[in-house]
Amino acid sequence: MLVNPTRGYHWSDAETRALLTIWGEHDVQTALDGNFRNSHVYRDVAGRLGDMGYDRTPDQCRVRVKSLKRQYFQAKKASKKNGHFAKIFRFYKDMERILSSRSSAGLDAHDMDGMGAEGDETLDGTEEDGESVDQPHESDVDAAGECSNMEYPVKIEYPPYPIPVTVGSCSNAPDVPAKQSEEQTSTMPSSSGSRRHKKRFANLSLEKLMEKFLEQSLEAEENFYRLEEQRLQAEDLRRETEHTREMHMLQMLGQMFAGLSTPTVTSSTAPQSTRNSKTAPSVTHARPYGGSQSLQTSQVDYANPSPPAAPVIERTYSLGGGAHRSMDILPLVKNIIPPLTSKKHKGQDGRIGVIGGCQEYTGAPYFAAISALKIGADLSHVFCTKDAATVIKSYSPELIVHPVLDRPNAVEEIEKWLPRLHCLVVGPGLGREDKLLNNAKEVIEKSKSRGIPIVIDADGLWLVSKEPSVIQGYQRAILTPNFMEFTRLYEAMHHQALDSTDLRVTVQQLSIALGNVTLLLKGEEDIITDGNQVLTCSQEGSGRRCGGQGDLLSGSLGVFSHWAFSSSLNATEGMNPTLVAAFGASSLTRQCNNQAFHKYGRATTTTDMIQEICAAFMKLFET
Ligand SMILES: NC(=O)C1=CN([C@@H]2O[C@H](COP(=O)(O)OP(=O)(O)OC[C@H]3O[C@@H](n4cnc5c(N)ncnc54)[C@H](O)[C@@H]3O)[C@@H](O)[C@H]2O)[C@@H](O)CC1
Ligand SMILES: Nc1ncnc2c1ncn2[C@@H]1O[C@H](COP(=O)(O)OP(=O)(O)OP(=O)(O)O)[C@@H](O)[C@H]1O
Repeated sequence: MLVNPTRGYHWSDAETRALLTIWGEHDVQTALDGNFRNSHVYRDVAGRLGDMGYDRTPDQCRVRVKSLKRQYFQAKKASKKNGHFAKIFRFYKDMERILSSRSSAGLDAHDMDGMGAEGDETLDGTEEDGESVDQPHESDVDAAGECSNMEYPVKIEYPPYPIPVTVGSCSNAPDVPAKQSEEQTSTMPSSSGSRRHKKRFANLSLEKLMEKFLEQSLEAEENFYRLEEQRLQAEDLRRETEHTREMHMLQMLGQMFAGLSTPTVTSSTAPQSTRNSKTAPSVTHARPYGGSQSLQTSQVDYANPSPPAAPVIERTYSLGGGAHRSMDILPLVKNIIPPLTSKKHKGQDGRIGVIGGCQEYTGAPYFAAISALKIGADLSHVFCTKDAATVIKSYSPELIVHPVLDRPNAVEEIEKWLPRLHCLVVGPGLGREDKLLNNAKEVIEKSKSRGIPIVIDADGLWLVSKEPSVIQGYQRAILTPNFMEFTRLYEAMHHQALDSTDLRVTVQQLSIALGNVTLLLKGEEDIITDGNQVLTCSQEGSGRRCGGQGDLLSGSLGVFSHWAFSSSLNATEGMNPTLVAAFGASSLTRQCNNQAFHKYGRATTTTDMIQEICAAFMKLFET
């Protein structure tokens, strides 16, 4: 169940306990120890928290753990003085258990020694150097006062002078009247002054003091998390801006190269201009690349398809033929493939959901979901109708099958799983019943609001051709039409018959009309575009076209998409992750087809191709 659908700065006790349970696990502690960079570990922690229904970013987890460690050490230090402070930090025992077993395991003996190895956050806040047990400085213990969440009023040895309180910072202290506090902030108390203040404190009841102290502690902690949240948001914005800037640079570079070589679009636009004189093509206008594209789609005249507004930066990659520029992009696909290490837990390399499977079609969702697993996803879910579920389960015990798609509360049922999914594949074997299409549509909307990458295939494309707005402008979507599906989509968007003279151009036009959604048109050569760049994949396949090959493609694309979106900009060398993912899935599917055909010839089926996934994957990406 989704306990915390919004990411607020406030952590509930239950959420904090869940975090501590995960963070305290041996594999997490081992992974944190000795790792200079730990962002991947906190990604994992956030993922596991997601599995428990709590939606938190890795950064939020890291900051929370850091704060808990600080509070723990403050409480521990104070308890040495009066023996009671352990009681005022609610999570003391949990922390004590984790940190003591950590030090007894010798994981961080050096950290326990002192502050020298303290793992402070770096300036950009995204990484923390090798995790340490953050023991606070002496002064922190007294002044920072982060021992929040006091449960019991206990006797506290206050310093002989009031501690200044700064609202909005992380520091806390027993409450004193504001004016008095101001006075004291500037000067250290003289001995006579301290006597006077002692007397004043003596007049206040201990409970009252404790109450005030608690209130201020909580307020300061909330302020701290509010500020931290703002910092993280600013950081996200900075990264996005940086990404857009890099994309613009690439676009400019592309234009420079296009100016040097013959633009591929020019030749293809000629027949179009004779067909429709109103839309005489021009390939000279620059078009910015990136997130703002979706805003521009409202200006697109779908009835009169305009030519691509930017010159096509075409990169043709073919392993089979003589062109070896494929070597340019295969490394990018290799870059996004996560390494298999013993530090990982189940789920990290991909939790994929397939929406599809009805009475008629049980094979398609099975092919998609099992392909996702065999490519390297850890968990593969199928959300199908009740009568399809038993059949699909009987094909494979490895799939997690939910018989919910035709329930009245189908959307609610599927939405519960969305926080745990890395990518959604919508359409294989979905059928065209209105009720099911409507449910799929609502699930797409929910997934979009969560930023989940979505692959749309088969009947999912039927839905898009009826209601393009369902996916328009969502640039984490990839549509994988075959020729028929492409024609339907094109005609729905442009309200005129498809001219297939130059498919590269028409695919690009459709992508632009859809708000730069990435398209992968399957065929003799697969054409992949996000409206800005066009890739073609002509990896050698075979002449065998049995049903289900497209499902292998969409299932594997689900996994590649997750990997591509979780990779750094460096890994994809600034290329749109959807393009890298689509190229990976396309080459793999064709390679499977080729290998299976060598063994079975005309008798090749999709099941034979799925058997080839392991060898094809190794051949393409692991050599
Ligand atoms: N074993 C299974 O359960 C399978 C189920 N499938 C499902 O079947 C449903 C309908 O899929 P369809 O693909 O039949 O969709 P459509 O009902 O839209 O049919 C498309 C038609 O176009 C034809 N076609 C394909 N490429 C063409 C080309 N280049 N030129 C001319 N004609 C072309 C095909 O022969 C097919 O008859 C989907 O839900 C799909 O997922 C398919 O995935 C195949 C396997
Ligand atoms: N003429 C061709 N030559 C080589 N490979 C092809 C050819 N046509 C399609 N393919 C490859 O076959 C795979 C599936 O494409 P296909 O057109 O069969 O999809 P589909 O019709 O949607 O499949 P499905 O039967 O699953 O619905 C793609 O990877 C594509 O690259």
